[in-house]
Amino acid sequence: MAEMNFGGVMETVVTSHEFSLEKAREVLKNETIAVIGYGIQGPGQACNLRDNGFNVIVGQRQGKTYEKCLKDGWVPGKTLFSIEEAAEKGTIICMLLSDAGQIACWPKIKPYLTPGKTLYYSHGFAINWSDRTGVVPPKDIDVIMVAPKGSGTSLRTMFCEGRGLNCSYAVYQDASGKAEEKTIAFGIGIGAGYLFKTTFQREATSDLTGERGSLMGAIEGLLEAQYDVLRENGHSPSEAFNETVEELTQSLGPLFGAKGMDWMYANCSTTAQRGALDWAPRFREAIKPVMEWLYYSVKTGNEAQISIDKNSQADYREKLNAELEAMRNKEMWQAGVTVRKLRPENN
Ligand SMILES: NC(=O)c1ccc[n+]([C@@H]2O[C@H](COP(=O)([O-])OP(=O)(O)OC[C@H]3O[C@@H](n4cnc5c(N)ncnc54)[C@H](O)[C@@H]3O)[C@@H](O)[C@H]2O)c1
Ligand SMILES: CC(C)(O)[C@@H](O)C(=O)O
Ligand SMILES: [Mg+2]
Ligand SMILES: [Mg+2]
Repeated sequence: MAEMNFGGVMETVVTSHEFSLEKAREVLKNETIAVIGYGIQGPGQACNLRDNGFNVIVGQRQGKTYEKCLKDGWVPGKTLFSIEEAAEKGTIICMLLSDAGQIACWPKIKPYLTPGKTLYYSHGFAINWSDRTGVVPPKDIDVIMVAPKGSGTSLRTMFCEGRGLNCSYAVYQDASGKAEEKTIAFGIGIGAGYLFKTTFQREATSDLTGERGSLMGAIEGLLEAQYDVLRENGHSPSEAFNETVEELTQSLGPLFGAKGMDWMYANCSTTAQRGALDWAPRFREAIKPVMEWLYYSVKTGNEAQISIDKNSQADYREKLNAELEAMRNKEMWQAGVTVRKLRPENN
């Protein structure tokens, strides 16, 4: 554990300097890690753990995703099983089904959660909203979480590039007395950048806020609003897209990602700095009430319930895909397809 100063607030975090991969392997050497579900997080975590030398099996129902398991080198009967078989063989049962799928599959998994086993999550959802999900684990098992702060796709690509994705971690039940050590070992095993401590409640509420807010929902809304205003005022798609998205992802985003917001500002004109400094508080003021509304909707369980209701429907995937297709087909994002083609590295 390392004590670090985060903008004046001291926090305890874990990196592979304090907790090496060798130690993680030692802690989990007798465990069979059963990754249940092979959507987005499943492949990232399962492949990273396998490459790091852990004993991993996958549980996935038949269908398109099962084919992906085969392509990734999981072997039927050896390292690839049905959900029930994997839950039976595993000692750490990793619930990496979709959050709605976890509710549907809970009756299948629960009988295999025998004393001494560990139930692992990458989200606080199932446990924090147990009144809505019906997930109440037996008392004599460990219940732990490592929640990657990014897509499972990035977890894998960053691992392959020798980098790491930050993760939060939490222990909900410690029946073995060793749950925290196991959790940290798991986080190091999946290739965390650094690990920070949370609770299932705080992870669930911050995660749903972040993805509906600045990470996905708010950013999409902001970008589309600006693009629309530029187009309504006679600017071409090229100009509107470059001024809204391309410059952000290709030039300015990487600058503030690398050295902070003030560094990005310092590398723009004084004209830009003056105007952006004036407009930032106006945006903050306009957006803060929506953020407060969002946080309230998350905290009260409203957002979780919407997700449960919608994503438990038989055709949830088709419906989500139809909405993504509508997004893809908007002029703005189609303009992006052409802009990306024109990047010198792509043509
Ligand atoms: N997607 C991410 O990058 C990400 C990031 C951090 C945390 N998480 C969390 O990780 C967990 C897994 O998320 P995901 O996005 O990888 O899931 P996902 O939506 O990609 O689904 C994962 C798997 O669930 C299976 N599934 C869904 N419903 C099922 C059902 N009724 N019966 C059997 N299988 C079913 C699908 O076939 C798929 O293999 C969730 O708790 C999520 O909140 C995800
Ligand atoms: C990748 C995200 C948005 O951080 C995750 O929370 C998810 O639900 O996919
Ligand atoms: Mg999430
Ligand atoms: Mg998230």
